[in-house]
Amino acid sequence: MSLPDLLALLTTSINNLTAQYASAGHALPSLDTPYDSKSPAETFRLGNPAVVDATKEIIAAASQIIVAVRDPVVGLFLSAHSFNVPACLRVASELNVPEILREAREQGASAEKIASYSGVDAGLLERVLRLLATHHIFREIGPGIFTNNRVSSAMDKGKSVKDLLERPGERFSEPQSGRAAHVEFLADECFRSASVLADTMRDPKASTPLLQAFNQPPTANLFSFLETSPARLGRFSIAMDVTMTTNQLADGYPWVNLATGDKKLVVDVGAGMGGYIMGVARQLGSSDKIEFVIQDREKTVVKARKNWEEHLPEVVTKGLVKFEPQDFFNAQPSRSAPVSVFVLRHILHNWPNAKATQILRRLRDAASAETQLLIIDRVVRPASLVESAHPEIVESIPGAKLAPAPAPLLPNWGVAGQMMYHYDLTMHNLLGATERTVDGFVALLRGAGWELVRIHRDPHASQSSNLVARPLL
Ligand SMILES: C[S@@+](CC[C@H](N)C(=O)[O-])C[C@H]1O[C@@H](n2cnc3c(N)ncnc32)[C@H](O)[C@@H]1O
Repeated sequence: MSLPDLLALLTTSINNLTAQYASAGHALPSLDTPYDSKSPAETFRLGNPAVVDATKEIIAAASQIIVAVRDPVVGLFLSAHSFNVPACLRVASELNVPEILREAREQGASAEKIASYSGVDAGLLERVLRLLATHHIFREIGPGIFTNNRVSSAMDKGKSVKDLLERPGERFSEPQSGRAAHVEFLADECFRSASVLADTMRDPKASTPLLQAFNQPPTANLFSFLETSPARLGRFSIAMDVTMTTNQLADGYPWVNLATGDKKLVVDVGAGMGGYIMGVARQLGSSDKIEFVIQDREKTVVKARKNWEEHLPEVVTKGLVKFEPQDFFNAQPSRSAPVSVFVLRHILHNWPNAKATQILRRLRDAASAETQLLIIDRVVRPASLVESAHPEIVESIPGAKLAPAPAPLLPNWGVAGQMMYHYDLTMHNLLGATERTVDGFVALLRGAGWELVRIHRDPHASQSSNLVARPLL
C-alpha cells in the first residue's frame, strides 16, 4: 500500500468532483448547512455517475490513508468502541434533537435547553451530542451549544417539536421521517441484536441474536416480534420505505415496455407498504395496462391499503391495485390471468437458503413460461479481486461481472462499499438470514426452478440491485 499512490488518487478524484459541480453551476453542499434532499446540488449528485464514482474514490482512498497512518492499536480500540455512535444517535432522534435545533435556528441551543423538553440529564445529553459532533453529526458552536449540520438535519422528522411531543404516536407521519425511522431501527433493534452475535454463534442451540437480545421464544421471528408493538411495527414499515430509490423506472427493469400491449399482472410478494410498486405506478402515470397486487401479512396489508388510499388514491379507485393478505410460504392463489412479474423486494435476504427456496418454489409453481421474477436485493461482492468461484457463469450473465476498484484500493472499494456487509450481518442478527453473492443467487434460484438472466447493478455499491430470473423449463 503506497501513500503517494493513494494521495494521487485522492487528488484526482477531488479535482474530478469539484469540476463536475463547477461545470453544472452548483456549489458542493456544505457540511455546516442543513440537508435539503430536493436542492439541485443534492439531486445532481445522485443522478450523476461521474460524481458517484469520484465520491466513492475519495471515501475509499481517504479511509485507506487513515488506516495506513494510524497506530493499529488505537485503530482497534476505536473500532471496538464505535458502538457509542448508534447509542447516541438513538438518544438524539428519540429526544427530537434535530427538530429542536431546527427551531432554534443559527444561534443553536444549549444542552440544558434541549434537555428541558424531555427532562433528561442535561450534562449527559451534552456529552452524547459532543461525541456525535466529533463524528460530524451536529456542530458544537460554543461549549455545550449545538446546531444542526448537513448530517444531523438529515434525520429531522419534518414536524414541529410541539406536534412531536403532543402526538408521539405520529412521530413518523411525514414522508421525510423515514430516514429517522431507519436510524432508530438500526440503533435499536439491529444494534441490540448485534451485541449478542458472539454469544449466539458459539451456542449451537441459540436462536437468532434478535430473539436472544429481546428475550423472545424460539418460535418467534422479527416480523411476529414487531407485531407485538404497534410503535415498533409502524417505525419498521416506514424505515423500510426509505431504502427505496426515487426513480424506479431507471433502476434497470423495463417497466415502461411492460405497460404496453396486453394487460399485465404484477404481484409484489411481501410488499410491505407497497412503496416500490407505488413508485412504479406513479411514474407510469395514467397507464391502465398493469394491474398490481400487493401481498403481505394481514396487519401490513391493512397499513399498505391506507398508504395507497392516502398517497395514490386514483389507482385504488380505478381498481388497478388489489391488496391481498398472503403468507408467501403458502401456495399462491389461483388466478384467471397469468402473472407477468413477481416482485421480491428485500424479501430473499430475510431468509436462510432453505426458507428462501420455499418462497421461490411457491412462485415457480404459480408461474407460466413467460413469468419473470424481479428480485431487488443487495448483491454482495467478495473483498478479493476474483469475484466468483465460477467465472464462466458470471461471464454469461449480463451485469454480473464488476470491475474492481483501482489499485491500491481494495477491489471491493473497501469502506466506500461497506454498507452491504453491514446489512448482510444485520440480516443474520435479525433473522438468521443473509445477503447473497452472484454465486449465491445463481445456486439459490437454480435449486428452486429459476434461472438468473441478468443483473442491473446499483452504481452506489451500497443500495440494491435488480436481478431478473425466468422459470427453468
Ligand atoms: C424487509 S420487508 C420488505 C418490504 C417491501 N418488499 C419493501 O421492499 O419495502 C419484508 C416484508 O416481508 C413481510 N413478510 C414477512 N413474513 C411474511 C410471510 N410469511 N408472508 C408474507 N409476507 C411476509 C413483512 O411483513 C415485510 O413487509
